[in-house]
Amino acid sequence: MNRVIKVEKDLRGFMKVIFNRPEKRNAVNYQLMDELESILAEAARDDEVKMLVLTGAGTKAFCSGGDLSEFQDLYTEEEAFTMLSRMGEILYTLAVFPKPTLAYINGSAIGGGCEIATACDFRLAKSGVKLGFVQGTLGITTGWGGASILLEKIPGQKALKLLMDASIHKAEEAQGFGFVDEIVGEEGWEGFAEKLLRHETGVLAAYKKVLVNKWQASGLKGRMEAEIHECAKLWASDAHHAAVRRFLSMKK
Ligand SMILES: CC[C@H](C(=O)O)C(=O)SCCNC(=O)CCNC(=O)[C@H](O)C(C)(C)COP(=O)(O)OP(=O)(O)OC[C@H]1O[C@@H](n2cnc3c(N)ncnc32)[C@H](O)[C@@H]1OP(=O)(O)O
Repeated sequence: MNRVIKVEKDLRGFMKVIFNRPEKRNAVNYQLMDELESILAEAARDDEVKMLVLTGAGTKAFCSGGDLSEFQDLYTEEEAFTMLSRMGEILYTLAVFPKPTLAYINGSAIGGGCEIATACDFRLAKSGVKLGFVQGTLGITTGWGGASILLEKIPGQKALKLLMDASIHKAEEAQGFGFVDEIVGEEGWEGFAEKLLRHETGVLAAYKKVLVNKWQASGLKGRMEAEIHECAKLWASDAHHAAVRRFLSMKK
């Protein structure tokens, strides 16, 4: 089976993790979850990797969130929770990854795609790309724990606005919310990365540990699990199933 994530190790110390389903705007399916989980485990153990850079294949999308065609068959709260909690575990692993992580948002980051970007330590975006926690338009909420992480990273008022209005913003606007750290060109993220990569892994890892310790003390994982349960309840609603049907019928 073809892999859906490409991995590129660079001698400068970063590992690029490239979601490689451009024909589906790099949507997350079960295979991508499995591959991302094992990549994170291997990269954490690899002393040659000082930083992860997550990005999308192609020029159109970083990640368009959950694969609506693959997940449309999930109907009940229990069925939804099984998938949502699986990706929620992986999102937490990404958030607490023991070395710096950077999302280079090369294209649209929609729904769970924004949750994945949120779980990274830094978010650099190409000018004009579209970002949006659109889950509300589908009758659900963030399903992988991304709202709990977002509330750790930007002011609560800004986070609630992004989540509750569920609209799509350009990268420049998202920067105003504090969600995007820098607007960069094609490889502009490398300059940002190189400022960190010049330091020892031990320094970078020690600072990340300070942040992870804070999240462990404040029960971030438990808050993500509660968030996922809320999404699973909404997943079973008629409003959600109708919204997914509308999306999939538009594409026929
Ligand atoms: C599972 C829950 C999860 C969470 O919140 O935790 C979620 O993420 S819910 C899902 C949220 N995501 C969406 O609603 C995004 C839906 N997609 C779009 O809005 C657009 O496709 C966009 C903005 C990402 C890109 O628009 P663009 O015009 O560039 O492309 P197309 O819309 O023409 O799409 C091309 C092609 O990709 C397929 N596609 C795109 N997104 C998804 C997706 N999330 N799941 C499955 N398939 C997706 C789309 O159907 C087209 O396929 P084609 O066969 O060519 O018709």
